[in-house]
Amino acid sequence: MTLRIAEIFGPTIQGEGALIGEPTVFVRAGGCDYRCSWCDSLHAVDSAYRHTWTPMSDAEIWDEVLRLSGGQALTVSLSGGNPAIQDFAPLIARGRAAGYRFACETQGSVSRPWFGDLDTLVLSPKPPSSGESVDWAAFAACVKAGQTARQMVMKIVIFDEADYDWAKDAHARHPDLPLYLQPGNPDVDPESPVDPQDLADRLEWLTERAMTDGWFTPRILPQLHVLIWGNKRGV
Ligand SMILES: C[S@@+](CC[C@H](N)C(=O)[O-])C[C@H]1O[C@@H](n2cnc3c(N)ncnc32)[C@H](O)[C@@H]1O
Ligand SMILES: Nc1nc2[nH]cc(C(=O)O)c2c(=O)[nH]1
Ligand code: SF4
Ligand SMILES: [Mg+2]
Repeated sequence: MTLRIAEIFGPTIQGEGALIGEPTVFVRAGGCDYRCSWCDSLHAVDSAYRHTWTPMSDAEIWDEVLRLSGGQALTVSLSGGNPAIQDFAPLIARGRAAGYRFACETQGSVSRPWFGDLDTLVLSPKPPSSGESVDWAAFAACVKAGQTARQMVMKIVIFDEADYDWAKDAHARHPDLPLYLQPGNPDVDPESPVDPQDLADRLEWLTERAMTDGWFTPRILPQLHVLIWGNKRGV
């Protein structure tokens, strides 16, 4: 059995959400059941890039994680694309037996039994600006599957007022999930630089929006890796 892998990179720091700053090796799976208008990882989503994805066995992925981490147990983040459309159970079992921790980023459209074996499950339902719409029954199945994960959180990207209002509704549906908000990056072309002032302005807007609203539940964070490296891949 092989998995479609777009890239494996690191160690770097986790740039987003609950594990921000954590030394991490990323395993980015190829293929996604969504097409978010602002996706920053199209090279792992669009089938035009399919020829760049490598079929890899669990053992081959694991060897690469070992090589990149120098054999030091750290956190492996499964991202994509949507990693949940493939079976990562054997890789997680292998890595955990060696003392590594596993996180997974997924939109919550497809649930997997292995969600329960993770250290951190990040569910990132998509707001209106994405152009996608959430199947809340499928999302609830993901929450159920993740019940035995050590930690499970919700992370929502916010571009505008409609996304902000939507995030409140999403939180009300799953109030027990710790909530993280991050401003959207509108500029995702890997060839073009990001505008740091624009990103700062978006973070300021989101922070002030929540504070003046008296909504003190979410943690609000930038994409740290974008501030450091812009849209560069493999960091
Ligand atoms: C590329 S996705 C891959 C995992 C999964 N498909 C998902 O969306 O959760 C990883 C994270 O990046 C976020 N993301 C994608 N494009 C973004 C953008 N333009 N600005 C801010 N966050 C973005 C997603 O919302 C998700 O939380
Ligand atoms: N440093 C770093 N942090 C990240 N957090 C989430 C990422 C992702 O694309 O899933 C990501 C990424 O690609 N790089
Ligand atoms: S669900 Fe994630 S990987 Fe898929 S298109 Fe949306 S942001 Fe990109
Ligand atoms: Mg990313």
